[in-house]
Amino acid sequence: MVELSPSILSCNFSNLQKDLDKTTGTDLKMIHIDVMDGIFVPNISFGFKVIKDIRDKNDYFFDTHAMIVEPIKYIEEFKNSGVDRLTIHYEACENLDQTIDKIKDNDMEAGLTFKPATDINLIIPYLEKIDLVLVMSVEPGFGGQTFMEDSIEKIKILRAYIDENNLDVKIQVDGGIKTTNVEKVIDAGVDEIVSGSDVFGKDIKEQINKYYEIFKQKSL
Ligand SMILES: O=C(CO)[C@H](O)[C@H](O)COP(=O)(O)O
Ligand SMILES: [Fe+2]
Repeated sequence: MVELSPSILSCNFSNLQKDLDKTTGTDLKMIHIDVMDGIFVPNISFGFKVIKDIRDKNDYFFDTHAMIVEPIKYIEEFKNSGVDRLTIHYEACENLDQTIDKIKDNDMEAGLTFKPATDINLIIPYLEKIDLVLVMSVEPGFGGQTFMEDSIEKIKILRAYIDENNLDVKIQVDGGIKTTNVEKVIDAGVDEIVSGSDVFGKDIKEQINKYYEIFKQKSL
């Protein structure tokens, strides 16, 4: 079944744990943690201290999306903060193979993502060595943007390649997903859905339950 990874970027940071507490009693298994450095993307979110502090209070799988230049420099810190999977940007790494290897050496799952304008054919060769490929369906940097329709085709290409080659790689989509458009990305073949403003910007528990209702219907 498809899983939801709600982005805490849309939480109220003055009440972060209060927002996370509202997810209890749902089917949720992971949360999406967007780290931005103000250089790779034109926005700054939060860093290791925040991740560490919520790690102490939440058992969720920490699905972390690093929108930072040269994440290789910070891999140990992500690990020490309690990150379970580190997804890095193709465009942000001078040596991508080395960066992926270092994530795995630090006992985290490795995810790879790419900006909407990046040619998907540049990503395909790395599918053999990663655990997750993330299709960005908005320009990275901000929550609350509109879903880019051409992401559907990218998901379909990745789904076909992964299935044809029997690869053990999950497909995630991030940006502009709502309960009203989630079905089409599921139909295209995603395994995980990131949603920020449509979860933490609304009635949190109700929205998570709505997503899981849709996922269950789709898996019948
Ligand atoms: O990576 C991101 C932005 O760069 C966020 O994960 C994403 O935008 C989620 O927010 P929303 O669902 O509101 O689009
Ligand atoms: Fe993200």
